Amino acid sequence: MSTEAKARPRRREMAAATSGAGRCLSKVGASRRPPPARVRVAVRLRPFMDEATRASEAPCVRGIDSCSLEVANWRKYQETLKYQFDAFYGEKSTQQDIYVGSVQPILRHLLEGQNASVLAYGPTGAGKTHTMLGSPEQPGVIPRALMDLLQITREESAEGRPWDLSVTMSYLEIYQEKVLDLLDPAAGDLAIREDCRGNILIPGLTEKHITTFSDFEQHFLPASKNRVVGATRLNQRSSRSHAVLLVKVGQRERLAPFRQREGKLYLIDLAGSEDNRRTGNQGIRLKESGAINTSLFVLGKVVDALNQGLPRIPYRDSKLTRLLQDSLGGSAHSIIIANIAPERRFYQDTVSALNFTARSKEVINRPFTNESLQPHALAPVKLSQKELLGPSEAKKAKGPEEESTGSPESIAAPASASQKLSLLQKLSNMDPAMLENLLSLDRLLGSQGSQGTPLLNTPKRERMVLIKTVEEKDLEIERLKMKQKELEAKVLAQEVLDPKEKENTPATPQPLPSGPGTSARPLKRAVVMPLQLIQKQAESKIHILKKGHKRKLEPSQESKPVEKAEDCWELQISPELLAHGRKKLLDLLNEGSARDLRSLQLIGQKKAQLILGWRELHGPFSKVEDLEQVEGISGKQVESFLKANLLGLAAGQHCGPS
Ligand SMILES: Nc1ncnc2c1ncn2[C@@H]1O[C@H](COP(=O)(O)OP(=O)(O)OP(=O)(O)O)[C@@H](O)[C@H]1O
Repeated sequence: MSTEAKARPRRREMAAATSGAGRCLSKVGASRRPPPARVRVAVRLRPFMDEATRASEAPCVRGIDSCSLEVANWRKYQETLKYQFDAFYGEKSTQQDIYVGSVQPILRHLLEGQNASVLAYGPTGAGKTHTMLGSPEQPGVIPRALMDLLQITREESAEGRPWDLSVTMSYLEIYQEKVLDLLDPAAGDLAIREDCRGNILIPGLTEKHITTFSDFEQHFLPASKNRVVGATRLNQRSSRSHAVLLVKVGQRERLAPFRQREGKLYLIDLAGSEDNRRTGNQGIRLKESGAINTSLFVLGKVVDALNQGLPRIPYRDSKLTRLLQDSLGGSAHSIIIANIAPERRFYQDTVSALNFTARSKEVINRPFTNESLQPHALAPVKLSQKELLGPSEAKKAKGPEEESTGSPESIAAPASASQKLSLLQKLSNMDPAMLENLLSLDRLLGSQGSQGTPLLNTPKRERMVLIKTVEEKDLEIERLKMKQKELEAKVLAQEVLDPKEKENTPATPQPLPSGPGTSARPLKRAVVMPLQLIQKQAESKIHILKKGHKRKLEPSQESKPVEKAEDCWELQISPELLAHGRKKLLDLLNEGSARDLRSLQLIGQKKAQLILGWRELHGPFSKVEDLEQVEGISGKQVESFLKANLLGLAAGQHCGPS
């Protein structure tokens, strides 16, 4: 069906509404002041922009009903934020739904001589231009409103009707607080004036008479090309200005008393609210962004003041609000369509856009979606009680059955409280990168036979307890190696003394006999062999070498500081293991989601977003060091990042991109 054909029923609907309004108007009389109108707010959630993102992540917003929606609360993942609006349009809503539901009803006020405005608000890339302009296949608010208005004016001013109607259009942009005529770009910055009746005018602004939709297109399409757009990290064709289409509907009464009326309609595609840490704006883009954000901030203050009925409305604080002074608040009818996006990278923008436009908001105590937003993606990792306690405390918390289960760790007795304290003090002086590396080694040992030991993201104190366990394990390994040598020497000596026994000894390790009278030999195999194996595997890849002692002066109760020896450590990792770690890290940086990136050491929400933004704009990183090119990440940070992550990844402690 053609757009023209689709528009026909709408015209009939609107014609009914407007002629009703016309009759109503004659009863009301010109002198009666209509009640002040509140600024209405509708929210439109656009769909995911690509199937891959839709498949890999859950939306961070979901609709509840036709007026409310909820957003995951990433600070408290067991809560959601519920927002209430005049209308909510979900991702499946069509251009027709938005137009008929929220825009068409206010157009009839133009024929009553009142002003109206429709503003598309929202973060950059969330669908404002799509909502206002759309495409030839999916025309937005502007073409639909123009078609209806032109049709109505033709019908209402037909011969024999009491009023003669005419329509004019002007098209301007507010760019860096300058008012520029898009129908006459050479005109320069235009002034905004107010006449004695409080009407806002722009002297010198081009006004074109239009009677048909093709008249409109003839002026509008070339003028749209004059609009300032530019590429940012988040939108290749980002609108850098507020585009304002002004449509005036004039009416002249054909018979006495020959009254005249004029209704103004502003259709505004606002520039996107921008978080410059994410857009990566610099230079001119940053300056543009400053102007955009300032005028949007003032718009927010104006809407708040209007909706709260405050005596002073700060219209004059920006060109945009000054222009809208007679069309926003008072007797004007306004609707803000807040456009939001479902992707997680838009989360902060979505919440700010909703907070900007929200009439009411409440916190609901229930998870957003069980299956979609995994807790660790939304909040710092929540650990089980056992993990939080750390190995020694966890052991205390274990039940009797668990406690009786023997494990290699259970051989190493926990240190006494005073020993523990001194170890902790010693460890707290260690280089953090060294701590990380030791942790990785701990994990490696854990994965190669001993009980897995927690964990990334544990508090520092807990990490220290873990590292203490690693140190204890190292000592235990040393002790057992010595013991093994001793036992082997004893066995050799025994074999020399009793060669017969050698013949009776099985060549391969046998299961432990369960009965009484077990000799020490099978026990030697059961304990020593696995430890040897662990040691061998770890040794082939990673060496932690004690380089010697560093002497350090420490304050003491006596007058003189006491000289203390401190162990110095050096880590040696095989080049293949390092290369493997680097490759894994690079894959994660290039393919990982925000959640994957956040699971890396030293990468939080902000850095993950910066990396994603950079990747989107520049494509994949060719080497890990390219991270330095990401705005907000310094060379030093890249160095620490490498130190903190390489070993863990090389040792296989991190899975690939999800
Ligand atoms: N409801 C929707 N359905 C399908 N595609 C959409 C929808 N909303 C937006 N898009 C698409 O998303 C992309 C970004 O939208 P758009 O340019 O309208 O964003 P914007 O908010 O105007 O951005 P900016 O402020 O940077 O100009 C476009 O490719 C657009 O076609």
